[in-house]
Amino acid sequence: MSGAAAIGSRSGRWGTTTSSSSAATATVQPQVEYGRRTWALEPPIAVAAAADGEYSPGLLDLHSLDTELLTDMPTAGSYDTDAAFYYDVDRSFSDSSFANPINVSKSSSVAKIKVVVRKRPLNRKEISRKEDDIITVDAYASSLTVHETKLKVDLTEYMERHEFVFDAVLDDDVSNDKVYNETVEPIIPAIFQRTKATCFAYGQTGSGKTYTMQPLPLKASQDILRLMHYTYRNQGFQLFVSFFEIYGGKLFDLLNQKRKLCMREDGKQQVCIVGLQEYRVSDVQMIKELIERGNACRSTGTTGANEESSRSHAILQLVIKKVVEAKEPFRVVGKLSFIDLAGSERGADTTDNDKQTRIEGAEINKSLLALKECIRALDNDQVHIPFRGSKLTEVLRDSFIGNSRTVMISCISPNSGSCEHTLNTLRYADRVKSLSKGGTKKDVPLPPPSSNMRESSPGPPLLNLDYCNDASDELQRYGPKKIAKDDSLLSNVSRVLSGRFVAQGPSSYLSQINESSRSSAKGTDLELSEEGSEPEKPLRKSSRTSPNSTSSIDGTRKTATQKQWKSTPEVHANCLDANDELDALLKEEEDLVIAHREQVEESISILREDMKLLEEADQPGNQLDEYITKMNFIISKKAAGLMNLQARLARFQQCLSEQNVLVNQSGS
Ligand SMILES: Nc1ncnc2c1ncn2[C@@H]1O[C@H](COP(=O)(O)OP(=O)(O)OP(=O)(O)O)[C@@H](O)[C@H]1O
Repeated sequence: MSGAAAIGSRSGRWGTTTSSSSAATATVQPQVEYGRRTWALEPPIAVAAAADGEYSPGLLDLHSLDTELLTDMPTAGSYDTDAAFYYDVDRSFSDSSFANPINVSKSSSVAKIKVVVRKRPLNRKEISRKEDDIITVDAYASSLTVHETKLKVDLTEYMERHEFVFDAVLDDDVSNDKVYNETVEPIIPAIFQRTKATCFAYGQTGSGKTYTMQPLPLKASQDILRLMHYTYRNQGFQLFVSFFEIYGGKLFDLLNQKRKLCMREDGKQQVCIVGLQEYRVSDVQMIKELIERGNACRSTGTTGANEESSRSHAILQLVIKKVVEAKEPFRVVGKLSFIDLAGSERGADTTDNDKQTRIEGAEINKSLLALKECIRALDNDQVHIPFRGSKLTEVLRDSFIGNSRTVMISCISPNSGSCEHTLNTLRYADRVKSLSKGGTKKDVPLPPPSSNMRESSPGPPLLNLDYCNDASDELQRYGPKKIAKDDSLLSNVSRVLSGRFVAQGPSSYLSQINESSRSSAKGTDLELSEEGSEPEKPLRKSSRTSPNSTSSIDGTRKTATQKQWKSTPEVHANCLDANDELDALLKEEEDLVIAHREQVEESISILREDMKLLEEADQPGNQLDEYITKMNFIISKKAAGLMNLQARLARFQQCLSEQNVLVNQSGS
């Protein structure tokens, strides 16, 4: 949904406008009170549930999450061969789509991570603006090409082509049913086999995330209920639904008046969302109503609704549980989470002058980065999954451990005006895919272009870890210790300015500055070598700058943040508290602005010195060597000030690149 259209006016991310099948299940049924509202109950024939009309023990019940204790797995072999006969006579399962039973065995061959790209058609606005469709899809090859128009310095246009290959690429005429078949349907049977699956849509605002995600939960629950009814009949499975959002790092229950939730870990490090309400559901109509209710709640009380929506992640979970032994609570068998990620470009929008907006942007980017890190770890079968990188991944923790499946649907807009965002989205997806074993990364040069077509060059991936290394190098060059060094250089300079210049003569002033530079350089080198991140240099053996020379209050803080920002993204994601990171980022930004202001003031005062020196130079009898020395001194001071500022800027950019998945790439 683009622009400022109110969320309330649409059916929401998890809309209910899908198939006639939902409507077909809406029959006149007995009613029972669910909390504050009434739910229609399905005829008892639908599922084995006898106790509809209650809240589940929910996530407050730690045992309800304990999948490890659940050893008795259902067997797909119990498929009811008479099911086909029942379909048409069963009111709850009268949808014609039910006539195609799910292939249960197919699910075992489903890849752990599947990356699918969906292109939407040009919309009316784009057509009226005569925008080109710059994306060509080769569905058979599961590839697509982005034709990017660029300008040479002489303003002539040329085309750069970027080709990507994914697990599937869906063209703009592909239906939502096909999207479901390609993405979620294959993993449904696995949910009955202790699998935690996650499906999320990623892409810029207006690229079709809502349109794509809308039908999926309903279709999935329809298939789950069908499997419960036929394939796993009488095995005691129950389906539960919960729906919450993560906004600004906090959790809100969308099925309970947006009540604030908190996340806890139990003794087994299972994540529990305390207070989250889960509803036991037995027909698609109930799910539909719950989804509508959640969406309505999500839009309530928001201003600039679309922005709000874009800045929150909504998570709808379908959980299959069963009672293993009588009088025992339900235990989770499998889970399917649908995540509507906040619009990707919002995260990069850190130039907004509103601080809160920037915090949200940082949070979004952090979660996207953390999500990618978890997917990577997951696909590499790593023992340690860095789920603590963000609230989003923490919440999804149990989807990242054990038997899991992830489906990422990257939504892209076809118009030329969205080219940059589209490339960002594709690179993010490409990165996720290429991280997986046997990935199909292929943002590669195409054959030599004809006429004015230029061969594409692979741009930096959105989550280019090499970039982080570059940034780290940058930090080493202009890092905090160097700043501290420059501070000491400045203080030397000011000492010189405050009297010694006259008393000691030009050559000693110069040597002071040079000495100051040398000792500072040694200090920088030593500091870097201590952290093991810089190759050994001859200067390392030199005497170290006194700690006092860099131990200002500011310097201490900078040393701490240096460690923080120099962490690799994974370590960063693992070890640092989210709020601390944001605080540090904001503090870093404030420091940068202060330093910038000071630098401007300093420049003005240096300019005065420059002018005074020029005046002196015009005086008769002026000493040339004195003039040269003073001029050298002034230039050194200017350089020191600029280096100081540049170092701060480099560090801040490093912070941003770690917090922002896209910001540094989008400009490339
Ligand atoms: N594949 C498609 N076919 C036809 N129309 C589409 C398709 N994808 C998206 N649209 C239309 O494009 C518009 C924007 O889509 P949508 O609202 O799903 O974007 P979004 O990515 O969810 O945006 P936001 O992040 O702002 O919510 C809608 O009017 C939607 O109906």
